[in-house]
Amino acid sequence: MRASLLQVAVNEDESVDSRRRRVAALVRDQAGTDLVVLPELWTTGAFAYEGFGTEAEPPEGPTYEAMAKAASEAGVWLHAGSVPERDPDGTLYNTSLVFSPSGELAASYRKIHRFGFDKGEAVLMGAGEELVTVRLPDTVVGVATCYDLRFPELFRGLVDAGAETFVVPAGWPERRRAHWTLLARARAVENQAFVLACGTAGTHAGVPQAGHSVVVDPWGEVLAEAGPGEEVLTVDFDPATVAGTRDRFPALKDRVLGLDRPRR
Ligand SMILES: NC(=O)CCC(=O)C(=O)O
Repeated sequence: MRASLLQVAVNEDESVDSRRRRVAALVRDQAGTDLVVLPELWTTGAFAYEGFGTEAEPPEGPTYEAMAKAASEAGVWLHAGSVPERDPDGTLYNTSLVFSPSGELAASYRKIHRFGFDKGEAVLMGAGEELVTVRLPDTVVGVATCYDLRFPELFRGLVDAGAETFVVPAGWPERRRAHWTLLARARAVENQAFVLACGTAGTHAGVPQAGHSVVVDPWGEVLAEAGPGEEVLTVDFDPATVAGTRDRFPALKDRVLGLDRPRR
């Protein structure tokens, strides 16, 4: 299976419309890839909080339309990263969109763990409540977003829902890059799954982004890692190895704690 992580540069000198057109062209250039991934909040920037309200889109807004069209034209599965969504009652969400190669919306995920503590996303946006997986021809994808990466229980829930490959779009700052790579590897190892973590390049709201998109295999080995700038990180991997890994080293079956398991 071939995946391309589009590590898009998000800077304030480019308009949202211009970046949307540029990203759609990048997606179209990935024809022949099985899965294309974009970063978190790439239209506005994950730390450009003032853009959340002004650039928020209805469920089927301009980014939805542009990405659905690009996925269809390229004939690729597209995790289109996330956009600030304004739902009919006016609540904002950090919403990821996954499109099929025919341009149909296959899944959407509202980020559960909002980043910012007492400001930004944690204050301006509502929290998602549902775990989301989406079945691709070669794997079941579990969807998470950026700060979600710090919550292993979310990934265990996705494993229990059948996930074999985690796709994690992000706007992760350079100053915490060490955590980014460590957490991506940890989620891969503990869940014996692939992790496709797509970061952002550039600087927005004064926050330099880490870039360093990374693909990790179920043993925690980094298969590919981008640099700091805008880059397309393409990697071939075999999702079928997840089942074999879990059979050969059945640690997940040894779980005794958790909401749905009896305590010994
Ligand atoms: N956009 C985010 O969720 C940022 C997360 C982050 O900076 C961190 O967990 O550290």
